[in-house]
Amino acid sequence: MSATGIHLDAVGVRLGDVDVLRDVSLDLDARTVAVIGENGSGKSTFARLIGGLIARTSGELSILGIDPTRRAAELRRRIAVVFSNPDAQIIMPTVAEDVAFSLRADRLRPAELEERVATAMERFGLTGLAERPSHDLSGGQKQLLALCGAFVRGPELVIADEPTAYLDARNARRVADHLFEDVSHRLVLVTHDLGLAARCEQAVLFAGGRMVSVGEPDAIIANYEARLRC
Ligand SMILES: Nc1ncnc2c1ncn2[C@@H]1O[C@H](COP(=O)(O)OP(=O)(O)OP(=O)(O)O)[C@@H](O)[C@H]1O
Repeated sequence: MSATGIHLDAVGVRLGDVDVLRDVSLDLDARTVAVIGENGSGKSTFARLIGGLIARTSGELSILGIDPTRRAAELRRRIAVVFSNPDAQIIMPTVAEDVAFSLRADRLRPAELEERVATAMERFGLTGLAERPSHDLSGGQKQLLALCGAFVRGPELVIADEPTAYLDARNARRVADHLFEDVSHRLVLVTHDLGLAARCEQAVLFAGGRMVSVGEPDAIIANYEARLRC
């Protein structure tokens, strides 16, 4: 298995008494990958699985050459996972403190920490909100804060589950451009926005907890749209 991509071999995930993912075999080696499918098809579960947040029940799995169940701490250092519910990811009382919290493991000098935080906040349009209580932000502002906290660490792989769900058109464009134009990271993007999916280099379609097709986004999107018409 390659040490750079995402590889699954006959992976299953059972949560409670439900087989949420079944027999998923996949090789995702493109820099940007879209994950699409109907509500309840297993996309978020797949995102949580490759983000090391839930364990597989069966099969083999490798993310950037790492088995998440064996080297979870290393995986957490190298990847960032961003969800559509930003509340779960906001921890510190103010915006600036929350962004800085993401860098706690790096033990930076105060001046460097301040600069990294300021640069990241500027990139996500949060500069004017630095001292605001994080939990008083709007849904969209919280989403930007969660993204900022994810990116400030410089992850090798970003797993983003509907990252533009709460954003207005301008911020959605800003975030999408950031996800696609910053080539320093790989991206796995779970999305119902087929326009965003089309911007990826590879796409994977889930249905009923199974991976049904993987390949060029245009072909995978056409397959999905044909299924939706049935
Ligand atoms: N903890 C759990 N226990 C039992 N079933 C679960 C659990 N988490 C998810 N499921 C079920 O697994 C299925 C897939 O859920 P998942 O959230 O992965 O879908 P999704 O494709 O991301 O959906 P959506 O587009 O609506 O966000 C759903 O039927 C869901 O009810």
